[in-house]
Amino acid sequence: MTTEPTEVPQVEAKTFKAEVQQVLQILAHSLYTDREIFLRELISNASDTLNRMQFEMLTNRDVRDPEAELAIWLSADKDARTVTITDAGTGMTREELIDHLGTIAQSSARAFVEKTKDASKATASEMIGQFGVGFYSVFMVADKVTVVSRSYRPEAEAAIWESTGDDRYTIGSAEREERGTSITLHLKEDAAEFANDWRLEQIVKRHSDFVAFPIYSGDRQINQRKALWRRAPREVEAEEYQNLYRQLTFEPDEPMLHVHLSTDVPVDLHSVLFIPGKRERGLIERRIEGKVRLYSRKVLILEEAKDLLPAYFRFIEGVVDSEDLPLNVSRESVQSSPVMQRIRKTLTSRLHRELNDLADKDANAFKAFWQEFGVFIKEGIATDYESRNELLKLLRVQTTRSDGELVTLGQYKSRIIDGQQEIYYVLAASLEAAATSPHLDPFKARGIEVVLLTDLMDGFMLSGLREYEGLKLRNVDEADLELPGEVAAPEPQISEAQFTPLAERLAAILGEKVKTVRASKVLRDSPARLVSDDDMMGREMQRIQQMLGREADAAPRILELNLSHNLVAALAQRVEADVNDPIVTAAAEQLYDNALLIEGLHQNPAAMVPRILQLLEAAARTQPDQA
Ligand SMILES: Nc1ncnc2c1ncn2[C@@H]1O[C@H](COP(=O)(O)OP(=O)(O)OP(=O)(O)O)[C@@H](O)[C@H]1O
Repeated sequence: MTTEPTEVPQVEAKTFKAEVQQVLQILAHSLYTDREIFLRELISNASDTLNRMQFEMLTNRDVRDPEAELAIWLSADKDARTVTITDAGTGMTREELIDHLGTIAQSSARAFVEKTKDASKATASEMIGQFGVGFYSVFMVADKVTVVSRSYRPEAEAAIWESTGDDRYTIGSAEREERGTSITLHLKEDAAEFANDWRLEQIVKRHSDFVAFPIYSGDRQINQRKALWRRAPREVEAEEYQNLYRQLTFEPDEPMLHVHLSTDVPVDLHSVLFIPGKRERGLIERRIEGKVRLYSRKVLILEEAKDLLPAYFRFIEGVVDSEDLPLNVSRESVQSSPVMQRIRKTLTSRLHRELNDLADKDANAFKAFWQEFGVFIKEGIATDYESRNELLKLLRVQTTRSDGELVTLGQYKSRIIDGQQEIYYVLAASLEAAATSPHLDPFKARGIEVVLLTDLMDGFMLSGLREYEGLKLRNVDEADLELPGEVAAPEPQISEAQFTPLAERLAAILGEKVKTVRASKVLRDSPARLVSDDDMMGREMQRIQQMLGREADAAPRILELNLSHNLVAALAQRVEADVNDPIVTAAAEQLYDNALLIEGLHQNPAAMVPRILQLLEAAARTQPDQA
């Protein structure tokens, strides 16, 4: 009987632990999106082992190849359809290969398997980052993997580990002189694209560009290496920030502002954040999670990290890197991780401070910021209770006295009149419309400043902003405002007795649209206004609905008429002469529509045209001397 010659070096077959088998099964057969991240995982492992090697050599020079460059080498062979990644790290002995590549933490494996059961659509990048099954991700793209390694310990022998990703692997002795590890992936047919140097470089640029050790393709280094955000801010040139901004955003323009933060306490946190030059279109409406990349130990964890910043800062771009985050930080666990909370707090308050500094030091630059991103600050005022005071310092508004400039509520407060205890605002369709609002009559007469709010977001902001430094915010259209300061009431042109039939007639014409018609105590220059005695909150939400063009029936309001106004007096005379006078009907409807127009709530202005024509015709018929 002939015996097969024993393989040299001697090879031993082993079976993976059950939990590894399950994970492999899933990786090899279920994950098809984002497969390129296998390279990120291998580079991350290589970078870890290089870190360990570097550390070891601080105290121990009795290692294999003490002069070897601490680096990573990639090579692709198109014809053989292989990719090899080599590092000069600690390497692994035969036993270490068995320990590290033959097992997997049971809890991780179980969680991974559970997760894939109900998340068939989850991307590989989400799944793998999450459960620390890094190395095994090679089986997404390879049907055979060969690991040849030699430990840094001088007496250790080289070893080879090999698996086809089913339930077994082999382990044996190998020929290898240098310290470190080479992992060769024999790619599946449908993963042939990865056997391409250019493709590998592209993946490195995307996921591992800032790994601290050089990554070579041939003899060319393909990663940036020194993460800019880990350098001291004073050492970084303005141009380097711009380059980073361009690399992150693909925007050709310069950012408006960058914030570089690099600390070790209370969390290890290195971050460069950018305020873009312009607001991306549609960003207000889109509920994107955020545009900040999250690195842990210089390895990209999430491209669009959620919860690193409050939602209203979703226009901020940049990078956050922390040694304190575990590499397997996941979308779900990010939010709850205490480190994450601390990072978020540090970043948020730093941004508030930078923006307040900008406002103090460079009014023009802040104005430009406000024009692009003020709307997000308003959203923040509505939604971030904790930061409201900080955000309120950033709030800028126009007022009846600001002459087109932007002022703070602090400036408003410094100009309030004697006895004034509230901040008054008018909600209008535009600044021009606000200026013609009849609600402003009593304020003009008393010299009280009124804040002009014309953004859709303003209504939303008010839902969270009821008070500023002890001053309540009040809508000028409230029915029974008690205003400070005395002014003489204008002389009425008609008596109570003349007014009553007019009021009754207008109430009949407008029907359900109005609650009542009454004489105004405050109007001076305008003939009429609509006031409300409803709950303010409800009205503002309703206003938002209406401005968005949604069906939201306006709650009936009170129509107030100015008895000292020529138009009201003339209408009273017409009612006296003929209760059904068509001019009165048209005028009543037009007065009501005017109020909606000014507030930006009119749903169909074109429908007014026939009525306006009717009124014009009537006016044209009157002789000039009668007018
Ligand atoms: N290139 C390498 N050199 C030395 N040891 C390695 C190398 N690659 C992997 N290892 C060892 O194998 C272990 C398992 O690697 P794997 O990627 O599966 O998980 P991990 O790195 O521990 O976790 P994670 O994937 O979350 O980073 C590592 O902890 C390390 O000890």
